[in-house]
Amino acid sequence: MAGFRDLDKALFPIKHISAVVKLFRSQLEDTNEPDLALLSIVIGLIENQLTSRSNAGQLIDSPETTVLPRFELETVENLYRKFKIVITGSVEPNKTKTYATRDLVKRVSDVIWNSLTRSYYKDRAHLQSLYSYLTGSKLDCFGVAFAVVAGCQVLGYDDVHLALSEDHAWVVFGPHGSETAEVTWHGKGNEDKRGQEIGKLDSARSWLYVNNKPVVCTRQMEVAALVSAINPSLNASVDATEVALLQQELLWLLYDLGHLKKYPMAIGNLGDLEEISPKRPGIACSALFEEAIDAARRFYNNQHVYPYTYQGGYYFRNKKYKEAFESWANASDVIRLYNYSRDDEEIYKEFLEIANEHIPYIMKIESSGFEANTILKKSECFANLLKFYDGICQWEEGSATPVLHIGWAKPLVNTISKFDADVRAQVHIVCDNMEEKLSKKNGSIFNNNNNNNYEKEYQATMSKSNNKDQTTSHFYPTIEALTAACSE
Ligand SMILES: CC1(C)CN=C(N2CCN(c3ncnc4sc(C(F)(F)C(F)(F)F)cc34)CC2)S1
Repeated sequence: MAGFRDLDKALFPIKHISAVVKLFRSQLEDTNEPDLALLSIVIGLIENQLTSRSNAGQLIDSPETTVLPRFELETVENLYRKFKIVITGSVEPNKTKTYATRDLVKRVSDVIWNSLTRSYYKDRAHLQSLYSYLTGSKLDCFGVAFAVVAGCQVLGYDDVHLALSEDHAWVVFGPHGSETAEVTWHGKGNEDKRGQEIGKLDSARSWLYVNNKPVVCTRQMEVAALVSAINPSLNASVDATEVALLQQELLWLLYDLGHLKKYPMAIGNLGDLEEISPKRPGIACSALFEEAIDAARRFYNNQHVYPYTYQGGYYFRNKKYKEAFESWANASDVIRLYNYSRDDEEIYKEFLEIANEHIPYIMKIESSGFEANTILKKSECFANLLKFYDGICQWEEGSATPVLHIGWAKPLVNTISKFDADVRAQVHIVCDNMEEKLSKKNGSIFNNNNNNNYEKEYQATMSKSNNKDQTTSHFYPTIEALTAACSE
C-alpha cells in the first residue's frame, strides 16, 4: 500500500481543491496500490465539513481559487492511525503474502460490522466514507463494503477487491478473484448474508446481481467508487458547489488516467456533472452517456440498465423525447431477461417513474396541439414505447413477484391511445427472440449469449433493421399480455 508518504503530507494543510487533486494524482500515478483508507478519510473530512454547516452560496469559480476550510495534516494522520489500529488490533496482518480466505474476509467484515452504532438511519447522506466510520461509527451499505476492502488492504491482502452491481456491493478474493463473499447488508429488513457466496440461489436471476456481470474493481477503480460516492448535497435541494466541483475534477482525473473505462456508472456520474457545468469543451456529456453504454455492452454483456437510464434522463431533461424513448426501450431490453425479485425495488422504482411520470408528462406536452413536429406522428416512437412496455411485461413473466398492476395499465393505455391508427399501422412486429423467451421460461441459463457475444449480435441486429422505410421492432408477441394487463 502506498501509505501516507512524506510527499503526500507536504500537500497539507489543504486549502484548495487543486491540492486534493494533486494528492489523488500522486497516489494514483506513483503506485499501483493507492491508499484507500487515506483517500477515503481525506474526501470524507472535506465532504462532511462542507456539507454540515450552512455553506451554500459561496462563489465557486475554479479549483485553484476556491477556498476550502483548512484541513490539517494532524487530523488526517490521527484518523488514519486509528483505522490501522482498529483493523490490525483485531486481525493479524498477511505476513506470508498469501491469498485472503473466506474466514479472513468475514473477520474483517465482523470488525467493521460490530463497531457500528447500534441503530441509525442507514439511508442518510455522508455515511459512505471512513471519516464517517471513524468519527461517527456509521456507514451505509456501500461504506461497509468499501471499509472491508480498505481494511484488507491495510492487512496486506492485495487480492481482495470491491465488486459492484447497480444496487449492491460485495468482494472478490483468491486466485484471479475467483471467490466471492457478501460483506454488507442490502435493502431494508433483509437478513444480511455476510460471509456467503454471491448469487447461488434464485437471486442469481435478479437484477441485483446483474447476471454475474458486476464491475470488479482494481485499486484505482475502488478510488473511482469512493469518488463516485461523494455526495455534495447540503440538503434535499441544495448542493455544496465546491464538493460537486471536487468530485467532477477527481472523476476527470480518473477518466484521463483510464480508470473509468470499465465503470459505466462512474462515466454516467461524470456525464450528469458535465450537463450541469461543462468543464471539458472537447467532450459533450451526451458522448459520456454513450461511452457508458458502450462499456456496459463491451464488458458486461449488456446486462446493466443504468447506462440507458442515465442517457434517457439526459434526453428527457433536454426535451429530446424521441431519443429518450429509444434509451428507455433499450433499458427495458435489458431488464426483460431478468426475473423480478423482492431485492429489485430500486430498478422497479426507476421503471415506474419512467412509465408513470416521465412518459405521461411527455404525452401531455406532445398532445397539447402546439407541437408541429410531434412525436405522435412518428412510428419509431410508438415502436420504442411498445418495446419499453413489452420488456417490462417480459420482466414479469416467470417471476415469483408481480410487476404490473392497474396503476401501470391506465397511463399505458392512455399513452398508446394518443398515437393515430395510421401511425400505429406502420409498426411491424417481428417475433425473433422465441428461443430467448423459451429459455427464460424453462429456467435454463437465461441468456445463451453468456459468453459475451452481445457485441456481435448487436451489430448483426443493427445491420438487419437498417431499412428506413418501415419500423421493425424486434420484440415479443406479448401484445396479448399487454392488452390483458390493460383490461385487468
Ligand atoms: C440513472 C440513475 C438513476 C442516475 N444515478 C444513478 N446512480 C448514481 C450513482 N450510483 C453509483 N455510482 C457509482 N458506483 C456505484 S456502486 C453502487 C452500488 F452498487 F449500488 C452500491 F455500491 F451498492 F452502492 C452504486 C453506484 C448508483 C446509480 S442511476
